[in-house]
Parts: sequence; structure tokens; C-alpha cells
Amino acid sequence: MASTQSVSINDMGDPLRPYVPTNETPDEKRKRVSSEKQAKKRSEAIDKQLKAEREEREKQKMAKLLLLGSSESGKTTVLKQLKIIHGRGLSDERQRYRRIVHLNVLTAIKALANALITFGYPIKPENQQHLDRIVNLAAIKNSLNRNSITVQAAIKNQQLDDNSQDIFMENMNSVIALWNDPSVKKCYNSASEIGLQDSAKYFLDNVERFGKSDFLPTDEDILQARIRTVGVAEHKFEIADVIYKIYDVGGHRSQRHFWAPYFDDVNAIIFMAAISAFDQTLEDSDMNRMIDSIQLFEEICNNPLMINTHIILFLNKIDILKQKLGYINVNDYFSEYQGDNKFQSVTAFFKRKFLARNHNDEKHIYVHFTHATDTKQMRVIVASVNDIVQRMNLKASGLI
Ligand SMILES: Nc1nc2c(ncn2[C@@H]2O[C@H](COP(=O)(O)OP(=O)(O)OP(=O)(O)O)[C@@H](O)[C@H]2O)c(=O)[nH]1
Ligand SMILES: [Mg+2]
Repeated sequence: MASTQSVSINDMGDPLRPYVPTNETPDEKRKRVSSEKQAKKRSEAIDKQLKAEREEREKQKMAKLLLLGSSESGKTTVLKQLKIIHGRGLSDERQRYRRIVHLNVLTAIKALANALITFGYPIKPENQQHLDRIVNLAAIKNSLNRNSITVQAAIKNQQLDDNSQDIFMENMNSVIALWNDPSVKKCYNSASEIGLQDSAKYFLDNVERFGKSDFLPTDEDILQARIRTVGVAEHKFEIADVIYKIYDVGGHRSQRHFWAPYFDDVNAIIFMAAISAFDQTLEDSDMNRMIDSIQLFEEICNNPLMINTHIILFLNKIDILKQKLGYINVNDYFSEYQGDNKFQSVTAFFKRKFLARNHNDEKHIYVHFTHATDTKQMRVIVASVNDIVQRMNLKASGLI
């Protein structure tokens, strides 16, 4: 009876407590204790192995990825696409982006107005008052300067926010009138020369919609909007079972010293370059943007910390390159280029120029020609980046 009771206590109490028979001999006890010890050891070894396997699996499922590249190459745009495709979308940002949209419009028209004066083009007499108005937008002069981080400050400062919205509403008609003036359109043809942002036309074509009292930016408006990144921002995404930690950095030269602390333990880098920028100079120097990008790529690619890091090169803004090739000769900017001015040959040329800067023959660089504002294309590209990261994690773990 006693033994039955003992069994039943064992069974009903802690199911993992070893069963102790009540009537065993000393010899049986010694054997039992010894075999229990061995079983415990085996179990501990299995636990240890399982833990190691779990950690390895977790490691495989985590990926640290950096988005690097020059200013305006499209890094933050890719991040916005990730939010649309694999995150919570852009709804949380709509309110905030309303001001950025307004500032983008004012920045673009102000740059065109200044250019008109510099070039000395005549303006329709009835538009003179509008030109004076825009040129004298002194109140937000600093935030109108897209090269200045005061745009960023303006977005955070409620008073300036309201200010920029009021200023937008007050000047909307002048913006529309100027944008329709033939001389202003002529200035637009010199967009690269006057440092106009790539999405200037998009914003100026949609002014009336942005001026409606209930205006909230669409995904497209947010993708087209430009606000310079300051510092480094971390974002998390889950893509097909892999948790990605993605770092978006500011690409302006004043921002690049912030990058280095993030170089440790990186699985992959997406290096972005605007392939359309071959005829443009940097915001604040005479340096050609493409040359700056190529030099930056060389530095990153051959950085000793990046030996085991996979590099995925996004040659971005192919839509703008296609347009430009219709009226701008690559040879005028890169005299060594002797090919035709067609998309295929030009993209192959720039791809070669980038890849030639990789000094490590063992290192494979994946190249994508991208259009970062196009969600449909980015869906395909992001899936392919995820494939690359998954494959290299399997390789690192010896599974393939
Ligand atoms: N047409 C077109 N515009 C693009 C493309 N990629 C980005 N843009 C636009 O280019 C501008 C700059 O893009 P961002 O993503 O802010 O550039 P960034 O690399 O984050 O710039 P920094 O933060 O200064 O380093 C934005 O107005 C985008 O809408 C593209 O493939 N095609
Ligand atoms: Mg950015």
C-alpha cells in the first residue's frame, strides 16, 4: 500500500521528480543513483546543445543592415517603402509630413525665383508681384534653405510649423502663377545647375491639392517629400521570419562621422547612389555627386571592418536617369565615356566604375538598378535583398 501511495504522490505531485521505490536493496539504490546521475548529465548536455542551437537560430534570424550613401541618394525613401511593404504603413507620419510637403513646395519655388533673377530672364508683368513676394519670403528664409537643418528644426517647432502652413496658404496663388510662367519653366530646365530637388515638379504640379484645408499627404506625397536625415535612426522590421535592424544614416558629408560606431557586426550594407546625379554637384561644393558617391563606395567597400559584410549596391533614380539621357550627354561630364547615350550602355558604364573600386576579389557585390519611389519595384527588390541575407546566414551557419 505504502509503495502505491508513494507512486501516486510522485505521479500527482511534481511529474519530473524521480520515482523512488520504497523497498530497494542498497545495491539497487547504488545502481539507481548512478544511473540517475548519468541521465541528469545526458539531460544537461542536451539542454546545453538545445540552447546553443536556439541561440544560433536566433542569430540566423536577426540581421543588422545599414543603409549608407550620399545625401539624396534615396536611403530614407527605401525605409519608407519598408514601412509600407513590411511595417505599419505611413499613417503615423501623415500629419507631420503635411508641413514637410508645404516646405518642399516653398523651397522649390524659391529656388526657381532666385534662379530667374540670377539668369535675368524676363517675367510676365502681371507675375512681377508674385516674384517679389516669393523672393522676399524672409520669415522662413532659413527653413526654406533645403541645405539647412533648420528645416528639421522647423518640423519639430510647433510655432514654426503653424507659421510654415500659414505662409504656404498665403503664398499659394503666387506659387501657382509663377510655376505657370514660361520663364520659370525655362529655369526648371536648369534644375541640376540650380540644385533643385528631384521632386520639385511633383510638388509644384500639386499645389492646389496641398492647399485644401483637409489636406493630408498620401503615401506618394510622403515618398516624394524630402527631408534631410540628421544623425542615425534605428528601425526594426520582420521580413519572412527574419528580424531586421536597419539603420538609416544622414548622407551629407557633415553627417558621415556618425556612421563608424555602427560598423561592428553588420550583416549587410545597402549602399545607395543616385545614378541620375552624374551632371550634378554636391549641395555645398563643386564636387560632382557621382564622383563623391564612387569615392564613398570605395571607402566603405574596403573598410577592414567590412571584410565579412555583404554589400548590396542600389544604383537608384533610374527613372530620372532615363529622362536626363534624352537631353544631357554623359560624355560632357565623364569624358572617358565614349559609348552611346542610351540607358543600357550608360548604366553598365557606371556599374563598372563602382565595381572597379572594390579591391577584394573574394567579395561579391550584388547590384540592383532601383526606382526607390516606386513601391511595386521596391517590393521585388526587397524580396531579393531578403533572399541574399537569408542565404548568407545559412552559409555562415554551415547549412549550405
Ligand atoms: N524620382 C525619384 N525620386 C527619388 C528616388 N529615390 C528617392 N527619390 C527622391 O529623392 C529625394 C531624396 O531622397 P531621400 O530618401 O530623402 O535621400 P537620403 O539618401 O535619405 O538623403 P539624406 O537623408 O540627406 O542622406 C526625395 O525627394 C525622394 O522622393 C527615385 O528612385 N526616383
Ligand atoms: Mg535620409
